[in-house]
Amino acid sequence: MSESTTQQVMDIRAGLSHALGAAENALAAAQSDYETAIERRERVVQAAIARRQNVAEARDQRMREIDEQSRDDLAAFAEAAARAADRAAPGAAGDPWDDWQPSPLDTAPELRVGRLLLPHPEEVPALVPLLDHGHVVVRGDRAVGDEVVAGVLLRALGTAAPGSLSLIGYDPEHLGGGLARFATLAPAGVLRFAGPGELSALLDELVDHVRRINETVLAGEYTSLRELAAATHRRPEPWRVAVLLGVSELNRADQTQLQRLLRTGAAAGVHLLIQGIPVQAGPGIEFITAQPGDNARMSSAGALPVRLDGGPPQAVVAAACRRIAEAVAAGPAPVALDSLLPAEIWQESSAAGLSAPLGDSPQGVPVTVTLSDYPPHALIAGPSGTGKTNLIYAWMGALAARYSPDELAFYLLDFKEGVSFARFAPGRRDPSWLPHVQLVGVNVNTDREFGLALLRFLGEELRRRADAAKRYEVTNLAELRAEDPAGHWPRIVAVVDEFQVLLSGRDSLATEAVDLLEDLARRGRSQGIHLILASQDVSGIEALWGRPALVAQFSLRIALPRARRILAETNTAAESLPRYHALVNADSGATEANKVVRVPAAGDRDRWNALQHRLWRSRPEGQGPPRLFDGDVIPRLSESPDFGRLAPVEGTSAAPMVLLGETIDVASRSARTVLRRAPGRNLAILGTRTEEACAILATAGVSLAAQFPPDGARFSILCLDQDARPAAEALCERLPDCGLFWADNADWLLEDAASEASASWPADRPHFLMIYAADALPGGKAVADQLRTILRQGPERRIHVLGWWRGAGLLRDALGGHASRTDPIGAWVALDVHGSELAAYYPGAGAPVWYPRPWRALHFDRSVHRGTEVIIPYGQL
Ligand SMILES: Nc1ncnc2c1ncn2[C@@H]1O[C@H](COP(=O)(O)OP(=O)(O)OP(=O)(O)O)[C@@H](O)[C@H]1O
Repeated sequence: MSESTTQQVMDIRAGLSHALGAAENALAAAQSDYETAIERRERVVQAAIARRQNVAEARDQRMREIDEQSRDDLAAFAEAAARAADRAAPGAAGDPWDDWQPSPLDTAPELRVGRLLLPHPEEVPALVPLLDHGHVVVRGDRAVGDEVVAGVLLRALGTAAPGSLSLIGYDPEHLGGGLARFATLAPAGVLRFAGPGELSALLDELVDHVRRINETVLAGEYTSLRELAAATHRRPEPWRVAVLLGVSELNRADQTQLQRLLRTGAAAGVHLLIQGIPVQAGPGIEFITAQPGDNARMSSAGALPVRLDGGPPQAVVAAACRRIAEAVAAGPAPVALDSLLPAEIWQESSAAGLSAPLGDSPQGVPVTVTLSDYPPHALIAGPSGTGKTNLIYAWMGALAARYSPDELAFYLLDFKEGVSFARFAPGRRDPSWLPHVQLVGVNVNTDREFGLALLRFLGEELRRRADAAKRYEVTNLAELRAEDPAGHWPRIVAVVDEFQVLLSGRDSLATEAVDLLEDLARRGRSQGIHLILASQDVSGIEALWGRPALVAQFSLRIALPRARRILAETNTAAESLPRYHALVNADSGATEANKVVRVPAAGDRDRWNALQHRLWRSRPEGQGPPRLFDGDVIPRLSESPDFGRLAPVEGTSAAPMVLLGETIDVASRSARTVLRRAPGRNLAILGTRTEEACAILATAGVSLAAQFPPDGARFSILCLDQDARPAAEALCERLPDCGLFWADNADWLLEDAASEASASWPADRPHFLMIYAADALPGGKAVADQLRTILRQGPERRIHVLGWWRGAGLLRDALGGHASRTDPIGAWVALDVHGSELAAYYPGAGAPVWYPRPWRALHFDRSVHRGTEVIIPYGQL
């Protein structure tokens, strides 16, 4: 083979070998790729399987979570719904019947009718809103529906305050039988029935009522009574629930009226509870489809089934209705005094008058009462127990909170027994007082003189104001205050409860009182002096009726329930006033001016005290307590300001003053008699009452002693009555330089004193001869003559007799008998001695008017008095 062939073969071989090698390599690579691919596929398959498993697990997990979540959500929802339902229907709105009783609530709740059947065991009540929301229509099974109606009614009644809901039943099929279990409400006026033919009239009446509420109560200011109640915390009108049972078809007119009520009633507090009348769905109407078991439905629950509660047991209905009827018959719950108070105290000026609310009108609007130039004065009347005192308290509270003591001053007098005005003065338990009050007179029923004193005082004040007005050339208080801004010119309000006591009797006291009243009423109006006269008694008002000029000034009339003769004759509105209401009339009782007002309770001590303490803490600096005159309290000498001012005077010139008792006066004054060195300056106490005579002598002795240094005066006490002995001894103990004598040594004393009295010069110090039971003087004519000498001549020589004779005639005997002169007795105090017996000791024609009464005495001092004065002996010294 040629080299070239070989070469070629070798090349081919090499080529083949190379190709083979390459092919093998390719095969190996392909093989490897194949294996890799197989492996990858295997992995992918595995991964796919694993993934599918994971997804399935995740899905299962998620499904489980969703299941749990929805179970939790449902539970939470059911719980929340149950809680919300409990809140929406608390107490009597939702309580089960076996434990049910009325529990009035402040706002109208929803009412339970059954339970919602949720796929959850939580008990979720099914509620319907009625009062302040809408209407309820019950359809479906009649018997089950009857129980629903009864349940809704009872829950509505039990959650409303007694009297704030009234029911009207229309039940033509059963003639009220459907509502028979509520029948006990009828006598109290809570439930009334409309007869079978009266549906149209009933619907008309309700529509009319809605219109009236819209016009006069809501008056464009509120859109509903609910809104008004929320804003004012007052509900001026009761809810009216009309229960319309078992009617089939209505005529067109009725249908229209019904539609009106369904649309507009709820805002005006008129609600319908209907069973048996077809009603179209509309806003605010809840439909209950009554079915036994679990098949009932409610429109607000959608497709959710409802299990309705059974109706309330008869015993529960009866007990609740009885309680509500009793509460309604007992009258409305009192309104609190706070409702009359302003947000901030003492912001008003009284320059033009005094205005304050007295309570709310039936429409819930405050009724303001004004005292000013017109009307200037008020008459209040109401039989006992109708709330006259309470009304005065409420009025005073409303005024006192608005006007500061610089703007308003009260003078209060109560002629009734009791202490109704005492709360305004400091007492043992409560040291506060009403800062506006200047004077409180209580238990003055027998002390008419105190009323007269008040009128005299006010008369003086009237003169003072009139003089000031003249000086400033003004005509009324508003102008005076403008001209004299720095002056103190509060308006004065004088309240006299049971004022007729003051005017009763045909004596000079009554005459003077009426004259003063007339003057005050006529001229007080422009000088800011206002009178409020109150009486429970027709005769009280009649006492004024004879004085038309006087009555005409009292143009503000306030009548309490059943008050008579205070309004115009044809005005009988007070006859039908409910309890705790008053009729205010600022036009002398003319019917057109009637305003009915519901008066808050101001009698409650705690509430009153809260106000009084607030005002008291704010009182102007230096404002002292009012003068309290209590006719039942025996005054004490140690508390007498006049006694407190007595001090020893050196020297011989001052004339000593004898205090005798407290005068019945606006200021707390002591009655006094001055024992000057002049004829007749002796004092006689006349009457048989030992205790009072001793009390007066003790007051006299102690007050005299207070004016002398220890040896500045001589006291001799002669006691001729065993019963007076302890008092005489006690007095002697208290007097410096005191000699005590009895019947057996009376002659010594009198002989000695008579010779002193006959001396040519007055003694250098006074000698006070105090004789207890001077009519029992032993010793016959000689001693009697001595006493006469002392009485006649002693005072000029500074010997003064302060003697107690147990009768006016006995004193006359001591003076020398019937025809003797009485001028040695310059001053006297009469106890149980009739006025007629005192004529001899009383200058001028006639005798003083005096009807003795316990622990009161009549004082007369001819050197200073025009007339007598009644005094109250001091008890303890
Ligand atoms: N507006 C009221 N609200 C609540 N309770 C009242 C109201 N008015 C009066 N009362 C209560 O009625 C009772 C009688 O009232 P008050 O004493 O004011 O009558 P009165 O007419 O002054 O009777 P009297 O003349 O016999 O004293 C009191 O217990 C009082 O608390």
